[in-house]
Amino acid sequence: MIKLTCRAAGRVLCPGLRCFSGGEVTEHASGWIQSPHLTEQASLYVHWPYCLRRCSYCNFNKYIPKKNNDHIMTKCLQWETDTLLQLSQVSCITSVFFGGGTPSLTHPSTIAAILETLSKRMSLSDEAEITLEVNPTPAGMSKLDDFVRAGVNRFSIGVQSLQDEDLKSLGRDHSSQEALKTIEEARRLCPGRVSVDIMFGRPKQTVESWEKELSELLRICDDHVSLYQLTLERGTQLFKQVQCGEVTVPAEDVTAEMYQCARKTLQQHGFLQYEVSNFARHNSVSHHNMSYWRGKQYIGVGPGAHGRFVPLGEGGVFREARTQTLEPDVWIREVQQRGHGTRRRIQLSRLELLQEVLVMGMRKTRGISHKHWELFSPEMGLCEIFGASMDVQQLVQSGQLILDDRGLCCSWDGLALLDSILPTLLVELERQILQKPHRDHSVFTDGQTKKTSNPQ
Ligand SMILES: C[S@@+](CC[C@H](N)C(=O)[O-])C[C@H]1O[C@@H](n2cnc3c(N)ncnc32)[C@H](O)[C@@H]1O
Ligand SMILES: C[S@@+](CC[C@H](N)C(=O)[O-])C[C@H]1O[C@@H](n2cnc3c(N)ncnc32)[C@H](O)[C@@H]1O
Ligand code: SF4
Repeated sequence: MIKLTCRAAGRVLCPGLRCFSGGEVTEHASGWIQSPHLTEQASLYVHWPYCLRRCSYCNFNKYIPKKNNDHIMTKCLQWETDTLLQLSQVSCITSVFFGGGTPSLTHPSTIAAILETLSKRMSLSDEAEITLEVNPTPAGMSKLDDFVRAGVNRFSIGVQSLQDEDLKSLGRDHSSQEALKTIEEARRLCPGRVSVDIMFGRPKQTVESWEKELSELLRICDDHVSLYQLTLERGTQLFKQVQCGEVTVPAEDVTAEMYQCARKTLQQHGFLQYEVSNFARHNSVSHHNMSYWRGKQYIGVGPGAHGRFVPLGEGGVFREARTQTLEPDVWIREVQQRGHGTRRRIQLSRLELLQEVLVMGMRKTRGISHKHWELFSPEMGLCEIFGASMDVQQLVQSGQLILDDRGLCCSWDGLALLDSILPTLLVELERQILQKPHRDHSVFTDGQTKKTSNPQ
């Protein structure tokens, strides 16, 4: 069963990450047929696992390299890309995202090589969004034009804060001035396609200082902003500092105010909020992240990457949740031995898939349209599932939820409370789906719906 670990205003991460990682998806599956038109396209995520140092708050899958592994890592990323693309039923990749870790540490030829592997195997349209995450250090900035030559057409810059003191205490290796320069250079190279990540709820931050910082950011940013509420992650240095009282973070009501004030300020500057943490103007939404929130297929390559796609063979109808081996050296060995480092494959049952579509879709301000839901659940519409529930009705009456002829979505106030709304929706979804078994259940035998523990 899904465990809700994402905070609404928080690190709404890219999908798959927190919400559905590890044992949080049940390891049983029941018969479910995937419509062919949902299987032919996918986005591609490529994970570069290395960083120069550890930021105090970060528990992403990243490692400080003991030696230079760039050459072998590049070869293995190419190899795994090729293997997983072949294993899928995909014929077209719609977007690529190079994340990490710090993918801007790579040589631009690594990016070019992976994109070339991809284009040899299948089509990648000229308009496909190709994002690279960039740490705004002078070294990162100096390579931006080479990254563009390698095929990148969107940059996501990890600014995190514009306060030098905060950057230092968070363990970042850049200054606010360097961040501003990197944004300027990225905008020159990819006008309209530069995003910035900034975190709020940081130690010592006040609503007033956050407002000032946001105005400064708005003066220099491009058309996309991701706002993440700082999450205290177990095992990080920041977590320990807060536990022992060495550092304090703002109280929950203060971070809630920061979130609301940022939403209003961004709106006043022409940004449309399109997801809990994401804001865009001039239609510059992130296509890659949108594909996650729309429950589309994605292929995850590299140590610790996640994917969701229907593999070829074995009936070829079940979407799988795949996780690649976390540790880079082990992952490299596995790729060298068998062409990929998939550590876990779990076939998603119909209920599990609908849970993902619900949780991801409700993060969007527009929520889930009837038409979209129908793609995944042709037999049971949103009204049939949620319309008669007293608990859902209560959320509608209190103004947090909207269920109308367009579909299901959160109101402005409801979006900030998404984490408390989702459990009600998930309980109702489970009740309804289990009450009305899918007619395709009978088509499959147990053998076709089992969890696969031996990755291939
Ligand atoms: C995993 S980082 C990778 C990008 C790049 N290495 C960087 O640091 O900018 C992606 C984003 O996750 C967000 N993030 C990482 N740890 C977080 C935390 N503990 N709470 C909230 N957001 C976090 C940051 O905003 C960061 O830009
Ligand atoms: C926090 S999001 C930031 C996106 C950014 N705000 C943007 O709009 O482009 C990116 C991070 O999520 C993680 N991520 C995204 N997709 C992933 C996947 N399929 N598997 C593993 N990690 C993923 C990576 O750590 C990546 O650095
Ligand atoms: S926040 Fe980014 S740079 Fe810092 S340790 Fe995490 S992945 Fe590396």
